Amino acid sequence: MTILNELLEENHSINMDDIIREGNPTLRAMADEISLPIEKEWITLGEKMLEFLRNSQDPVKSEEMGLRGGVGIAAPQLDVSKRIIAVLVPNDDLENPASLIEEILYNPKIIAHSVQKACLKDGEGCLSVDREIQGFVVRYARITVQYTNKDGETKKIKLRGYEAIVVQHEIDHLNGVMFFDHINELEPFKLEKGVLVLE
Ligand SMILES: CNC(=O)c1cccc(C)c1Nc1nc(N2CCN(c3ccccc3Cl)CC2)nc(N2CSC[C@H]2C(=O)NC)n1
Ligand code: NI
Repeated sequence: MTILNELLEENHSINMDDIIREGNPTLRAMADEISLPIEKEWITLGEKMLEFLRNSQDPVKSEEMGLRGGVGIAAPQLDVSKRIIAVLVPNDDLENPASLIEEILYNPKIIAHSVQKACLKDGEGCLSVDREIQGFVVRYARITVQYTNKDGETKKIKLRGYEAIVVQHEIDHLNGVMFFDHINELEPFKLEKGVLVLE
C-alpha cells in the first residue's frame, strides 16, 4: 500500500504518524505542479488536509487523536511532493473584518508582495519540526496569491497579518524551505527597521 493510497483511504483521517519530520529529504525537495483538471485523488487529499487542520484545532479531537495544533499544512509534509497546501486560520483580530480563511490551494504562487516585511512576535512552529526554534521569521507583510481551487477556478487573493504569514510558511514547504532557514543565526531577534511584529 503506497503512502498516497493509505492517505486516500475512505476512513483514514490524517494524524501525526502521517507527517514526516525534518531530515526527511521530501521536505527539501521542489514539489511538482498539479496538472489540470485536478484529478480526484488531489481533491480528496486536499480535503483530508483541511480536515486534519480542523481536528487539530478541536480540543476534543486533537486530544483523542494526539494532534499538534496547526493552521496550515503542505502536501510534502505528508511525503507527497505535490504543490497543494491547506490553510484554516481563524482571524479573530478585531481591527480586520472577522475573515476566516479556510481554503485548499493548488499550485499557489505569490504574484505580488509588499516591500514591507512582518513576523510573528512569538516566532513560528512547524508540524514537521519537533523542537522549539526561537527567533523572528521575517516574511512579506502583504501578499497577493494566485492559485487554482478545488473547482478548477483560478483565484487571486490578497492577504495580510497572520494569514499572510501562514500561507508564506506553507508555500515555502512546496519549495523545500523550512521556517528556520529565515532566522538570523547570530541574532535571531534582530529586526530591520520597519518590520511589523505581529501579536
Ligand atoms: C516558536 N514559537 C511558536 O511556535 C509560537 C509560540 C506562541 C504563539 C505562536 C503564534 C507561535 N507560533 C506559531 N503558532 C502556531 N499556532 C498556534 C497554536 N495553534 C493552535 C493550537 C491549538 C488549537 C488551535 C490552534 Cl489555532 C495552531 C497554530 N502556528 C504557527 N505557524 C507558523 S506559520 C504556520 C503555523 C502552523 O500552523 N504551525 C504548525 N506558528
Ligand atoms: Ni511547517
